[in-house]
Amino acid sequence: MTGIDRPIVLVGLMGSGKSTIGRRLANSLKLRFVDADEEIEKAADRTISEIFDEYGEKQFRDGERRVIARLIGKDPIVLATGGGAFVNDDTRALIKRDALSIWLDADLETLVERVSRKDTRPLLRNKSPRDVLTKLAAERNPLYAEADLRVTSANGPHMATVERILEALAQWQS
Ligand SMILES: Nc1ncnc2c1ncn2[C@@H]1O[C@H](COP(=O)(O)OP(=O)(O)OP(=O)(O)O)[C@@H](O)[C@H]1O
Ligand SMILES: O=C(O)C1=C[C@@H](O)[C@@H](O)[C@H](O)C1
Ligand SMILES: [Mg+2]
Repeated sequence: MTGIDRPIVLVGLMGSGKSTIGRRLANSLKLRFVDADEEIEKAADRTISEIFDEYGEKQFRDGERRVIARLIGKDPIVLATGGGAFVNDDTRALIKRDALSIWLDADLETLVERVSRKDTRPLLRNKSPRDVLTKLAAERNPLYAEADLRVTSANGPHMATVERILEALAQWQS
């Protein structure tokens, strides 16, 4: 596929697949892949958990906004955001203006199962992932719904989700 003239930005809840699907999507489109969470970790020389512990969530969100602003508006890339990025009004406005946004959506059971594989997410630490994700889905889904495209990130081969995204992109371009 050709003709993508702006960054493709993946948004959605923790575990929806922004990082893993994003990397494969970038490969398929021959675009550079960037993960905003990783960029924030590099810039701060700390893990996301350490940033939350040392500086708090508000500082993390400020850093996230700056990193995403720096990455958007350059070459077309595939950008995986952190789950909360599109919730920030400024970041969402920027993404909506300068990028093509895709909401990767998955049902609650799927998300709960996926996030249980790693315990690196500060918002889930010492909490019930099901309760946190239920609350976040209620708060955030109306905002994720403002993305240009919505694609279901169902379990199965990752490439099946990538294919669905490619189809959605082709339709959007036509
Ligand atoms: N569409 C999919 N099909 C199968 N497995 C998936 C799919 N999407 C994600 N996964 C798996 O779910 C887990 C979480 O995915 P990933 O880390 O990409 O989520 P994320 O949206 O980047 O989360 P976070 O917001 O916390 O960074 C990984 O183990 C990944 O392999
Ligand atoms: O959903 C969220 O608010 C978060 C998701 C992760 O990608 C990280 O950005 C961080 O753990 C916060
Ligand atoms: Mg991720």
